[in-house]
Amino acid sequence: MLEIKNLSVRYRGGHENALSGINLTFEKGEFVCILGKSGAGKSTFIRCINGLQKPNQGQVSWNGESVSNMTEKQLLKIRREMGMIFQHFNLIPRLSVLQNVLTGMFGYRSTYKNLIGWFSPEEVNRAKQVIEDVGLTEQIGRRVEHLSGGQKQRVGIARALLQQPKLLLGDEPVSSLDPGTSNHIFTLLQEMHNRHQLLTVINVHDVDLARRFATRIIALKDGKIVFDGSPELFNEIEFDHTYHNAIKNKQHSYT
Ligand SMILES: Nc1ncnc2c1ncn2[C@@H]1O[C@H](COP(=O)(O)OP(=O)(O)OP(=O)(O)O)[C@@H](O)[C@H]1O
Repeated sequence: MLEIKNLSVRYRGGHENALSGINLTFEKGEFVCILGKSGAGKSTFIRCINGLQKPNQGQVSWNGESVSNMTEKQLLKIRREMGMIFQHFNLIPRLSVLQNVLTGMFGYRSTYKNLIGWFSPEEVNRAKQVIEDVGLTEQIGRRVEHLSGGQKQRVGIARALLQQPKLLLGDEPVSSLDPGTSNHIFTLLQEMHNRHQLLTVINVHDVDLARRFATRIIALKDGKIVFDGSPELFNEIEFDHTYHNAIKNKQHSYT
């Protein structure tokens, strides 16, 4: 359903490619964690999937449609199917939990309705349901600026779920959170992933989280794939190869 063919990105002024010749196919039901050192290309990869970044070469296809060649209008439509959660939550601090979650409906509504902030009772009820799903019913009327980091990320997840996405993307969604809270957020993501039968693709720095929750790990190094496989196979040798230069003469056939 998500196909990436020969994807390469070089930023203007960059001397190296941020991504080089990436070929991957993802299916519904996969919970994919992307690993790699800082600067390996993880964010660029996620941004290419939802069309925020145009590749220099190659393309991303979502259910047979080429995201990389879409106009802004087409992208707005296809992004309804792609929920996104962010490292710094991207919430509106002075608005309540409910109001922030309702912004997840914006891609489905007219600009006018969004401007006046009117939501139908059905939309509000659906928002209340996803807020309950992420365990925030008691906080529903609170301004998000008064919530903890973990609670804010739950709001981010609820907002993404309100879109009824088929693909859930995460760009370092737990990097600002402590280990215990990160674990809770990943448990929630896994629950939502299973309940809604999603394809989930998340960048993460914490290798242990990836090993515990992912059904598939992809490791990037210098914009290239250096590992693609099940978490059990991501052993110390793969770890060293991804994060250090300790392993020499290792043959890889992923690129
Ligand atoms: N807007 C930009 N303009 C120029 N170069 C960029 C831009 N964004 C990223 N890069 C470069 O592209 C490469 C990949 O960056 P990217 O942010 O995708 O890596 P990352 O693995 O997500 O890193 P991190 O874990 O630190 O977020 C890096 O060398 C980075 O400096």
